Amino acid sequence: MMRKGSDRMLATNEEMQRMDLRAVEEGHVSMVQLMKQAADALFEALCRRYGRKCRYGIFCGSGNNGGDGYALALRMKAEGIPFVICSLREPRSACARHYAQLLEESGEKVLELSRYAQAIEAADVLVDALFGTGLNRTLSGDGALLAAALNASGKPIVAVDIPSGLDGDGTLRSDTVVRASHTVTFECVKKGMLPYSSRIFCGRIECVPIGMPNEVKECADPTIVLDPVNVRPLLPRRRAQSHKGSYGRVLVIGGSRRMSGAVILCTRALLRSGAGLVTCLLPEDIHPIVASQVIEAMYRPVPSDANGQLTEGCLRDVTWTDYDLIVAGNGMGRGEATRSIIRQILDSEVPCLLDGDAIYEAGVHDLLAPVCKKPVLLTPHMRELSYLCKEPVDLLREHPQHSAQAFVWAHPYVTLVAKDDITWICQQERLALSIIGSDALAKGGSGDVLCGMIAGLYAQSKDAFAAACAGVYAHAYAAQQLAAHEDSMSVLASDLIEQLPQTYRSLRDRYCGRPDVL
Ligand SMILES: NC(=O)C1=CN([C@@H]2O[C@H](COP(=O)(O)OP(=O)(O)OC[C@H]3O[C@@H](n4cnc5c(N)ncnc54)[C@H](O)[C@@H]3O)[C@@H](O)[C@H]2O)[C@@H](O)CC1
Ligand SMILES: [K+]
Repeated sequence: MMRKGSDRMLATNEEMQRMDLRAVEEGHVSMVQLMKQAADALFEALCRRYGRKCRYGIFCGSGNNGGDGYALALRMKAEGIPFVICSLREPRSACARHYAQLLEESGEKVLELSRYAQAIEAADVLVDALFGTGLNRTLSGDGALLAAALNASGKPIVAVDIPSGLDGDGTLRSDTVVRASHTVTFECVKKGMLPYSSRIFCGRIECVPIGMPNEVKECADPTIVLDPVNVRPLLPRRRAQSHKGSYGRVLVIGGSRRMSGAVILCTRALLRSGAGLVTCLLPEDIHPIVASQVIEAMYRPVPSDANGQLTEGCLRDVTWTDYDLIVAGNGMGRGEATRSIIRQILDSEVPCLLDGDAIYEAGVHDLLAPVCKKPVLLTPHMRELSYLCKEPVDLLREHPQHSAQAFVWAHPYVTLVAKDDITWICQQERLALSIIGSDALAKGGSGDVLCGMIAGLYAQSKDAFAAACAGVYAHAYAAQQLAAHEDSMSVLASDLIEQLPQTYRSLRDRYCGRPDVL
């Protein structure tokens, strides 16, 4: 199956080159114009992230990646943004020569390689436009020397299209690779960036459209790369003629004396994500704490064991048909009672979402049968995925999508969300990827918020894949919105929940062809 059209996609070097060629040959756009569009998109991304006041150091190779650097310098000059530019060697490609010449005609001096140290010293942010998808051998000589000098500077590095030394297909691996803090990649995410051992060189990956005509966009990889445009239709619609029963009745089963916050975060995110009616079944000793924090939910406090955890018999009085979705695992604690509770939930006919300790028990004790009549959503991080797939975390992290896909083929009723700095959403025939994770999310509690968000969206749409994709994307989008205004280190899981009204609003209504933060 080929992916075509307007979505962001995963592409190989060859596919990118073919798109370029077709765009030009079929008369949609000239190569010079496409490079200008790429440089403009890069310019916008840099201004969003680093502003217009810092001094940029642009380092250009001889091919079209270098050409992007010269075209960027021209735009910066026109906008009055300070920069210094240095070339690895004379531009060789026609487009790179074109923009290098325009820059020279504008009176700008391009520093020769021998003055690279001066250029690095003079800049606040370094732009790596040395090699892109045309890299066809490992970095050596001057290229490797300059890459190492950029790395040694300790300054933020923005890689243009792909960090120099990485290969878009993931087959070549240079000894020296530019270690970027941020990679602005054009039109499609390059497949070679995704394995963990590669993306540590990319930093934050941002994929920007550069106006490649849809007619020529074609990739073999079926993965949907989530973006504001394809996520928007996945958000549930609210109807004028509706009531709380129209948007799903959800039962949250979780919490323990040690972890009362998890169930608070999950339940608040659930309500903020549109669920109509939410009931929490939780140990009675944490009931007052949780109820004081979430006044909109209903409660079923039940006796707990000596550790303040739920007991095996806690579901005795539950009438399953009262609910459209069961959410379980947040702050529940592990052990035999949890295992029995998860078994009972899986045996019921109600769709369920398992998170945290529920995934641990389901994975380690093989509670998920090959066949099941209802949808089950699982939201494991890499360690939890290793309990499900029985593979070591290090191995999984490199290509989690392969193991996640094998798991859903063996469990066709499962929608699996494999969480890391990039997150894969898998169903048997569908695969989506979110590349917009944020380090603001690397904090206890953010997974409980995600779980609540996906549950809230599912309660309304009853579409597990749509809910998982929209939830994952909106969660990271909220983090990015927060991190755009404050230090990402300080973002709390509960801040994400407060951000959700604005996040859903910008994803649903305000997006008019240009994202506000990405
Ligand atoms: N849609 C697209 O794909 C677009 C691509 N553009 C840019 O064009 C780039 C690809 O440009 P090119 O194909 O010219 O390739 P590059 O600019 O990546 O480099 C190619 C040049 O470097 C040489 N080279 C390759 N590996 C080397 C090594 N290890 N040591 C020394 N020299 C080496 C090649 O012989 C060639 O001369 C993309 O990454 C992107 O930045 C944009 O300008 C426009 C749109
Ligand atoms: K580069």
